[in-house]
Amino acid sequence: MKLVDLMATLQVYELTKPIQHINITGIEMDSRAVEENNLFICIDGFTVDGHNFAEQAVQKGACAILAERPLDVSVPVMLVKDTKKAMAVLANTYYNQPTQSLRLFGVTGTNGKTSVTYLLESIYKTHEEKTGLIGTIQMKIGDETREVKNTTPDALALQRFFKEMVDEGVQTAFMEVSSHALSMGRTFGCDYDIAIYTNLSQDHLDYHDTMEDYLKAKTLLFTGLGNQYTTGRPKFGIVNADDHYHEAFMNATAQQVVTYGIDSDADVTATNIELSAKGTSFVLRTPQGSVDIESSLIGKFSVYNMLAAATGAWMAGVPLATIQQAFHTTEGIRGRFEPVLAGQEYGVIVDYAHTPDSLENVLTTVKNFAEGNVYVVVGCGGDRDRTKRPLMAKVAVEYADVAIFTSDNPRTEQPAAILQDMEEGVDVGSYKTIEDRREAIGYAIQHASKDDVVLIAGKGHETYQIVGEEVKHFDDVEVAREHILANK
Ligand SMILES: CC(=O)N[C@H]1[C@@H](OP(=O)(O)OP(=O)(O)OC[C@H]2O[C@@H](n3ccc(=O)[nH]c3=O)[C@H](O)[C@@H]2O)O[C@H](CO)[C@@H](O)[C@@H]1O[C@H](C)C(=O)N[C@@H](C)C(=O)N[C@H](CCC(=O)O)C(=O)O
Ligand SMILES: Nc1ncnc2c1ncn2[C@@H]1O[C@H](COP(=O)(O)OP(=O)(O)OP(=O)(O)O)[C@@H](O)[C@H]1O
Ligand SMILES: N[C@H](CCC[C@H](N)C(=O)O)C(=O)O
Ligand SMILES: [Mg+2]
Repeated sequence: MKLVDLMATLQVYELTKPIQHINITGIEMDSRAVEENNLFICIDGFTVDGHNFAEQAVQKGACAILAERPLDVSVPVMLVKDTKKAMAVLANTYYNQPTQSLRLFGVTGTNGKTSVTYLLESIYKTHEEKTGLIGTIQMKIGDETREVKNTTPDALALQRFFKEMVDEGVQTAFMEVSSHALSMGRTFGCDYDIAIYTNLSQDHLDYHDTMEDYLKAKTLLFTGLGNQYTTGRPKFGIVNADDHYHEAFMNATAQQVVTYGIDSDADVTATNIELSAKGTSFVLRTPQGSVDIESSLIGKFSVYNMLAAATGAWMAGVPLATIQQAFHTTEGIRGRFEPVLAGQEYGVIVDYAHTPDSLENVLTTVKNFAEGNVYVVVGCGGDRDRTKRPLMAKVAVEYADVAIFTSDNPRTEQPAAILQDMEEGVDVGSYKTIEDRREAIGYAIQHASKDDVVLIAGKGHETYQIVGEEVKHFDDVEVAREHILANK
């Protein structure tokens, strides 16, 4: 592509050399991945400053540089105020605005994003459409999967993947939109058709200064719906009317917003809800009619997730009967209330609850169905919101009969210091601390007897533990299974 054509979409305030003759073969933000005739974008990151790698990028073949400050290199340097924002614009142009060729669902909220995107995927698969998915566990085109580093990738990776989706014939895509991505501008250029909001509760107060800032970042998804058609398809929002903050999302867009809820007077509701240890049933009521839903998903929070997905799909034109059929056959998602079954007489569940609210939801659900004692094994991530630690500890002690505090991903923090933060939320003697996660899981399993339930929370699908800079293999399901078998 001609660099001048690409740059026509961006306001540049200084250009050191002419660029008319330059054709680029790609855009890169990582000097290590630069190839011949790439445009290199310098990002001043949280860890290092990409401007310091401009020379290395030129050595590897970069033919032009986009930067925030002057650089002494042999190729043209174009200066902009904010390279992160510029990267989103350029990526979108370079990959030919891929999201305009897709029906794109964006899902935001503190909890339930992954769950809702998988439910939407199962609805659209039942509807026989080719689907794409981007989120915490993986990225997908149809059934082909790709590993991810972030819940919402950077703008380059994102638009590149959307372009692949379009090339592969994907019609509808589902994307988790994190508050980090919204506030860092990773998603500028995404042309959403449907924005879904699940809920907001405390998390990420290491990154966002206050809950208000966190809320503001989340509402950007709805602002991003714009106020006109760009795809020729109608755009709309879906919000959880039972959530305290839903009006902020309704007010953030000029588009129509449809509500779902259980306790409020919403457009789409669930009534006659029956929750059991085997699954959930309810009547899904819409202004266009009702259907009976039977699902193997567990807990009231799963009803909310099904309502969010159903409302979005129904508004987008999927028949209620298709939604009913999809929910009937949807299986659980990896690491989300996932049972570990190894022939034992007690229950073991692995779940990704890593916020006070999700831990409370999941423990309430377990408590409702457990005939014996409830054990919880839980820790908190390092280099993340410190203020949620005592709150998670409090929830664990309040709802479980036996609370065992352990390490999650300590990252660069001392595991003992994280545990101390947790312990500050509870009385001495109301919990047990076992720093080593394998031992902590072992302790709970050794002590569990018939009809008890052991909940292993916080890491869900993760198959690693991050200690310092090291990423070690660790899988809660695998470790739990080993202990169950060893204790038989
Ligand atoms: C705090 C944060 O968001 N960091 C993200 C950021 O990393 P960073 O700023 O540290 O990058 P950096 O290492 O300083 O590098 C700066 C620049 O120098 C370049 N570089 C670097 C080294 C080199 O040799 N050459 C070179 O060119 C890098 O490619 C980059 O362009 O940019 C990276 C690339 O896009 C992200 O992967 C990374 O996410 C890290 C892994 C992360 O943990 N992020 C979390 C906080 C996050 O974003 N979480 C949300 C989900 C939250 C939720 O679901 O609840 C998410 O969407 O994932
Ligand atoms: N609607 C919900 N409300 C509250 N808690 C939920 C809800 N859905 C799921 N949970 C709980 O939150 C955990 C994480 O769910 P999920 O992975 O769907 O959320 P997420 O928003 O994608 O999280 P992340 O921010 O890490 O990407 C689940 O394992 C469950 O314990
Ligand atoms: N997307 C969340 C995941 C947290 C998972 C938990 N296991 C942790 O490491 O804190 C985050 O990056 O904050
Ligand atoms: Mg997720």
